[in-house]
Amino acid sequence: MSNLLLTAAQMRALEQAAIDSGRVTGLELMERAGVGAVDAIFAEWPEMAAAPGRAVVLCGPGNNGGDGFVVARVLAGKGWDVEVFLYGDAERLPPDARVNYERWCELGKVLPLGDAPDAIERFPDLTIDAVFGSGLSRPLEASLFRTLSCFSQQFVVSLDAPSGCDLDSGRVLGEDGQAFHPALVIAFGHRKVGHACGDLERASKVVVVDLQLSREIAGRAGFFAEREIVHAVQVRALSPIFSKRNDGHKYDHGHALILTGGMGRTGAARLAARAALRIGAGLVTCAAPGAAMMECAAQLTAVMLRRYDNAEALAAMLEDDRINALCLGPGMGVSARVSALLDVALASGRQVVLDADALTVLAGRDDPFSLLHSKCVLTPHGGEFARLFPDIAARLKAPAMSGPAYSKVDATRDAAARAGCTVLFKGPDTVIADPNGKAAVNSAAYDRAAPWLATAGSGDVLAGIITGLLSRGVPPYHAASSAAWLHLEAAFAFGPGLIAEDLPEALPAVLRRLASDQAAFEAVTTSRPST
Ligand SMILES: NC(=O)C1=CN([C@@H]2O[C@H](COP(=O)(O)OP(=O)(O)OC[C@H]3O[C@@H](n4cnc5c(N)ncnc54)[C@H](OP(=O)(O)O)[C@@H]3O)[C@@H](O)[C@H]2O)[C@@H](O)CC1
Ligand SMILES: [K+]
Repeated sequence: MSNLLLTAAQMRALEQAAIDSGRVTGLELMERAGVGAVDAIFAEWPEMAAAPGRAVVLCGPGNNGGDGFVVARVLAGKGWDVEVFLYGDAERLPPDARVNYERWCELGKVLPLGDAPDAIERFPDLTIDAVFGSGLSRPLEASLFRTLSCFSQQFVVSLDAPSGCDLDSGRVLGEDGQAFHPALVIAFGHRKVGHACGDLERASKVVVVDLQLSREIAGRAGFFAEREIVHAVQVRALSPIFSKRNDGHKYDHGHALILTGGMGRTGAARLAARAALRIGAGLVTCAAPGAAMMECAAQLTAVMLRRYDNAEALAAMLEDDRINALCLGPGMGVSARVSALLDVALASGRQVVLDADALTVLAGRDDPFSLLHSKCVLTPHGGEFARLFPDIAARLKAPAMSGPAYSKVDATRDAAARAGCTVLFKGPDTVIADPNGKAAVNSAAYDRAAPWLATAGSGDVLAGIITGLLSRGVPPYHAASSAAWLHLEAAFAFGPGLIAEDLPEALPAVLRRLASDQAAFEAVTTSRPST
């Protein structure tokens, strides 16, 4: 499956290019969408394929409604008893939807959507939401939402979008955000950005129906500029950056320096250090204030330990140019001392991960971004993001009244451009962006939901993985996005009951699996006959 996440406009551009190629018509694409949707429903619930039942199809005034008419016809052809309702005026349907409306009218009736709640008394086995897809432009009318809410039963399927939800942002339009809550969303062509971020509790699963647009559009790979594209993060195979060369020396794999807080506050940095080591940094050193040295010494083995008491001591330590990545923030506290350390770290020009308290210190400055540079990575959660970028956060938080709505991807891109460095905005939908507009989402939703990852110290481990990858020479944006993916995979590898200490220890299993995927990939590509 492609890991592109498109906006509605990009999807329309792809569809239009396919149509302009002359190899497919809009009507054929609609047929592929409707037929593919029924296949996807039967794949999800095979018992429905075996025993036709009753279906209600709720159609809207645009092409999403057109897809609904196709689904109605295909289901009826398979022996289903189908009732169809339309929101709006059939005379004003766009041409392809109108054709499918008329095709359906040869098989059955179309009643006004306001009558749909009566159909519930006939106990439908399946409800199709084809009211709005990528063309949603404003909030749902209250009466429409009331009608749709009558259908909140188990087997509700939304075509392309849960109606009421904006596909560019995943946000529900309106003051009080009301949208459909389906069991299954069937995305047409590609996942959209809104399938991976925003209000992710809307649905329990998203599947993609391939509209086979690539068959129609030659050279589609370069269709969009890199900075316009959003990717779903996916580390597919063990890249050379995660494995170590046989002939390598430990310094070839970098030296990460993690600063700890004072006595009783060193755990967060130690977690980050352990993660940096597990992801393959050649050397990892925790630097601790004198009072915290004993505490750290009692806990650390493979991670080395050095003392620093102030910014001058850190500057002296950084005269060793083998130290190539720093992590500041976890457990450090918020103080003038930490602010001075931040200045030294940033002035050193090293790769720097700023997390937790370091972000709060930064946000307290008159000009938080003046010292940042392209080798920095900021890893804010929602609260830290709002302190650092209050206007951007306010825009994201304000109710979305029209589509396409401002998304978490837009917000993270704006933040990265302002900060001049990579920003990883945490959440169940973690977004990573660089100052040039590159963006990716690591979505912990649907089949990748890992609620047990929300545990104390989990963020410190993420900061450590990023620092470790930076020290290995992975560029900041890729380090941050790969780390987000690896962090979530480590949580899956361990499973429920996870505490933050388990995350670094779960990384080797993730790396082993990537290595075996790589071996399988190489076996396939080397055995494939050349054409
Ligand atoms: N293009 C293709 O080839 C293919 C497209 N496909 C399908 O098409 C879908 C996109 O179709 P679409 O662009 O017609 O948009 P859609 O979501 O049906 O609705 C637009 C209509 O709703 C109206 N409207 C909006 N918000 C409203 C509100 N709150 N309350 C009331 N009305 C509101 C809006 O009115 P307007 O904003 O113009 O006033 C307009 O009339 C896409 O998701 C996929 O399912 C597939 O078949 C594959 C091939
Ligand atoms: K829909």
